[in-house]
Amino acid sequence: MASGNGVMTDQADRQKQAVAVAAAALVENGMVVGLGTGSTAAYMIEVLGQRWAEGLRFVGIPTSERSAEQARALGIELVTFATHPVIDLAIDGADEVERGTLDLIKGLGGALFREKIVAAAAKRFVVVADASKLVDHLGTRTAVPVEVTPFGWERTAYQIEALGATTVPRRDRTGSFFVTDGGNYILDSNFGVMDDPPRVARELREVVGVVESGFFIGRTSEVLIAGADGVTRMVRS
Ligand SMILES: O=C(CO)[C@H](O)[C@H](O)COP(=O)(O)O
Repeated sequence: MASGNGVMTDQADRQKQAVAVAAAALVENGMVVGLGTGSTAAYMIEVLGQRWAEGLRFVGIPTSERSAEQARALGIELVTFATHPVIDLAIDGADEVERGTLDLIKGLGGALFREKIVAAAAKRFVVVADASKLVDHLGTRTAVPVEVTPFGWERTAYQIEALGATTVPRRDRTGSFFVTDGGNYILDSNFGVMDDPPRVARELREVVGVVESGFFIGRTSEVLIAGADGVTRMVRS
């Protein structure tokens, strides 16, 4: 018999799959598509692989080595910003989605820097998430992942703490520092529930040693949220 947690996981997985199908349906022939990272994005890439096998043709720009590997294995053609500096549609997951603004916290999967470059290059940025990610205020469920340079990371952590956070350097399964695709570290920075995330995002940007934060402020075009009643579309006003 499945445990309580197992049931929750199955339900969340079904929701992620439902929203992945809805998002993959937005991709049309000839598009340049940003391919997100994380378990929801992985389902979406899988569906795009099926559509590719059925004859859909587009090019992808991946947000991580992981997503690149998955897409390549499915035969999806990948390109870079060198030839395709503008993305038609980027689809990615999120760790928190703020109901009122559709601002996000991203980066629990460690790909926030590439994800942000891809989102910033996209004419349309669609976020896919299960209902558990919706919050009234950012900081409710998760700390903010902040990508920092390895040199001087302790000083950078000190500066982030001076902004009111507690920081924990992210580790991998072996206990070593987690290293991003860009060769940097991540400080999971807990600011608690925030009244003014844009201000915190701006303050983080000023800290020397910060490469990027997991705040995605004002970037979301729309969110597809999967809940018990199916997929709901929320559009930024
Ligand atoms: O930001 C991310 C990776 O850096 C992911 O999009 C985010 O962590 C959501 O992942 P999942 O779909 O597995 O819940």
